[in-house]
Amino acid sequence: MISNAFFHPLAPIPGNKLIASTHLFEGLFFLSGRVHHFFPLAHKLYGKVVRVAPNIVSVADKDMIREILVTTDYPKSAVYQAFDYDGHENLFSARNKSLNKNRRRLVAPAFGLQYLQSLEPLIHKCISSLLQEIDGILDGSRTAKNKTSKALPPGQINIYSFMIRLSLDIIGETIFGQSFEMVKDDAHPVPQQLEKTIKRAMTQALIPWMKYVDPFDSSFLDFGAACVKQRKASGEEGRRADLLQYLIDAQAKEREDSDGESGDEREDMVYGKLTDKVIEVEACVFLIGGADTSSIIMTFTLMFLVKHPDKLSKLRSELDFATATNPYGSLPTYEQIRKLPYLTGCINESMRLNPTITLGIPRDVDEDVVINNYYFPKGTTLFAHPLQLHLSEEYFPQADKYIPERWIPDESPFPPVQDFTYYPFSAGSRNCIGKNLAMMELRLVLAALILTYDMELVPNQREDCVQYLTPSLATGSYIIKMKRRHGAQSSDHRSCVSTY
Ligand code: HEM
Repeated sequence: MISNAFFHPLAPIPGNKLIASTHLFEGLFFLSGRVHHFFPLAHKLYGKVVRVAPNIVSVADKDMIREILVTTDYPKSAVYQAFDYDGHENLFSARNKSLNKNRRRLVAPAFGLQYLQSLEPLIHKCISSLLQEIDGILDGSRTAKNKTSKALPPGQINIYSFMIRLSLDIIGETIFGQSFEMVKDDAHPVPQQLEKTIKRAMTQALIPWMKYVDPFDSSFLDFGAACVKQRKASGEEGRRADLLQYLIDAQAKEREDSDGESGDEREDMVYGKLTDKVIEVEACVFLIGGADTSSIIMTFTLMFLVKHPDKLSKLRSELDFATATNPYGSLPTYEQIRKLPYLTGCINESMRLNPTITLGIPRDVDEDVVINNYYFPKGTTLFAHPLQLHLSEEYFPQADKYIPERWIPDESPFPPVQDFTYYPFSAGSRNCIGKNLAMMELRLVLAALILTYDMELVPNQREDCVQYLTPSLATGSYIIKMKRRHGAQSSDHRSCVSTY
């Protein structure tokens, strides 16, 4: 410990010598689920570059973050190994840059705006089901399914529980071609397996020998495998416009062009071939990447809006205007709301104040380097910490305030937001591949809820988060008072503009 604290090549970097001399504190902070409190405190005390463990440095400097994530684009840290499935690197976990590049090249078109359009009816279907459930609870014809929701007074809805269940259903529909029916029943086993898988991976990322205590459990992957098998077996009749179909079609094309697999699984993976295993694993990775992230951002945005009724009412006016010609009771189409500036501003501002990346984004230094006069030997892990930029007065005046107008040049009281100060979806070659799908989901869900219900704050609720991979509300609950808007018809009569 003394050697780590005083004689290590990273010893000159500011930080608490005791904390920096061992992995113990970092491990404890992570396992407590409260590590997101530790990093801001460390930066407040020691500045923009802080050593937090023997070989780990947290970086909150704008130019250095750009260098780490975008310019040099350092490889993902070895901690991502914990997210390999069954020994397979995947889109999210790959440290091997060429594997990731090949894999992204194959799946990227599935996240392009054109293909995403075909997913809109599937998202609408899930939203309709959500509105039906909320209506049912509000009019007393349905009982709340989640246990924290059951004891609520009339007119109050646990919106966090609904957002978690809705985003699982949306991922189920858009990736696997089947909703988990979590909004309706809250009973499917896969979401629980998913939670277990993420917790196991996070523990093993910190304590690698835990893999011997809590070995790989394939139940989560078995679901993906069954979906692929079932879809292939159902042939032309089973075709659906979803991401699984996209991957299966891409595989068929690859095989047709006689550019298919060699038969050697490892070799096929390195060259980015779409084997069945790859399809199964990547579909499950999308579930990990897309469920908890979208649900917490939707919840945070609604939380900000009910706390700022003036902003909520401004957003509603924008949405009412954009959808004024819709048939009575129909859901907004993506085309109608995609470019609405205030809706985008409300979401951006929510992800600025409460992004999912509060743990930092870890990258490994693969050769000795000097960045901004700091020397980092090969093997250093740099945690890029964009949250510190998001909350900095230097880049975001009145940084602690929810001001969606700052994202609209004509309305902003501040200078334009600078490039490389805002990273809700990370940046560089490993940015979020699901960004377009996420933004589509966020816009469609928030617009539907705001157009359909009056919402009001229920004061004095706990809002603290625990964070393993992504943040979640510690109580599993956020309650909002909701009432059907005057004139908005019941969802039983609701029809979608697009058909499904
Ligand atoms: C609001 C919702 C979302 C947010 C805030 C978000 C944020 C992020 C961030 C910050 C990263 C970088 C993580 C890192 O480097 O450790 C990332 C990566 C990733 N995201 Fe998302 N994400 C969202 C939704 C989605 C969706 C809907 C999907 C897929 C269906 C998805 C799939 C992925 C994948 C596969 C990666 C890894 C990409 C790579 O390393 O090449 N995400 N996301």
